[in-house]
Amino acid sequence: MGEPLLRLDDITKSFGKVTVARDLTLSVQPGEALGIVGPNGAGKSSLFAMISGDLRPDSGAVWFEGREVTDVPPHARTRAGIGRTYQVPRPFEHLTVFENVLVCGYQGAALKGKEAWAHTMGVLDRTGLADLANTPAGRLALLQRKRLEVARALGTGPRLLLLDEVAGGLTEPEVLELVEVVKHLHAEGLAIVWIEHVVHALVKTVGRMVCLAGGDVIADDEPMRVLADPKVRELYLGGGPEADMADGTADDRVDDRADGTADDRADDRADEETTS
Ligand SMILES: Nc1ncnc2c1ncn2[C@@H]1O[C@H](COP(=O)(O)OP(=O)(O)OP(=O)(O)O)[C@@H](O)[C@H]1O
Repeated sequence: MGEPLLRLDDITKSFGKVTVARDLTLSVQPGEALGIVGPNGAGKSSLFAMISGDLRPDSGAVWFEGREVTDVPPHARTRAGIGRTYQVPRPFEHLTVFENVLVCGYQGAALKGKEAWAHTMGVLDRTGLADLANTPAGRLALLQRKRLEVARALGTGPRLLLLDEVAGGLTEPEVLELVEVVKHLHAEGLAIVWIEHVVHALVKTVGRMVCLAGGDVIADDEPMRVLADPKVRELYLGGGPEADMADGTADDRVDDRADGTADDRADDRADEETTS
C-alpha cells in the first residue's frame, strides 16, 4: 500500500473525564471510501474536528498527503485539500445556492473569475443542484440543504471529503438519492470519510467501515464484517441479524439506540422551518 492520504498517529483527546480518542491510529488511502459508525458520544465528530483543524489533539499527530498538519489552522487545511460538512447545515441563508458554493471556490480553492464560476457550475451539476442555482439557500428543503452542504465542501476543491451525518433526517428515497451523489463522487476518485447512523447508506457506498466507541477503534474491516462483529453489536447495534443491516431494516433500531440522532433530525427540521 502506498502513502496514505490521511494518517492519524496515536491521537488522544479528552474533554475533562470524557475521552473522545485514545491512542487512536487510522489511515485513509487516496480514493478510498471509509464509513465511520459508533454510538452517540463515541467521538466521531471530534475525530473530524481534529482532521479539519477545528480541534487540536492533546497528543499525537495528523498527517495529510505526507505533511504533518497537526498545528495547521482549519482554513489552511481546507486550502490543502480537506473539505468537510457539518451535521447541521448552516449555509449563508440569503445567498443563492450558486453564491454559497462560489464563496467556497474563492475562499477554499483560491479560484477567481471565470474559473471559479465554471467550478461552481460543475459542483452544482455533480450534486444535482443546478436547477436550484438561483434559489436562496434559506428556501431549500432539508434534502437540498444537505446537498448544498456537500456542494459547499466540494466547492473548496477537496481531495478528502468528510461527510458528517448527511443522511440524518432524510426520508428513505432521499437517502437513496444522496447515496447516488456520494457514489458518483467516489467513482470520480475522491476519497470520502462518511460518519453516518443510517447504516445501510454506508453499506451501499463504502468499502471499509470503522466503529468507534469510547474513543477507541473497536472494529476496522469490510462493512458487513464490522456489522457482524460481536463488540459492534453489543456497543452500537444492540444485537440482531447482520443481514438486517444490508437491506436497511435495522435502521430504525440504530436510530432509536443512537439517542441523539432523533434530536439531530429535530434540529435539522427546526432549522429548515425557521429558514423557509
Ligand atoms: N468542545 C467540547 N467540549 C466539551 N465536550 C465536548 C466537546 N466536543 C465534544 N464533547 C463531548 O465529547 C463526546 C464526543 O462527542 P462527539 O460529538 O465527537 O461524538 P459523536 O460520536 O460524533 O456523537 P454523535 O453520534 O451524537 O454525533 C461527547 O460526550 C461530547 O459531549
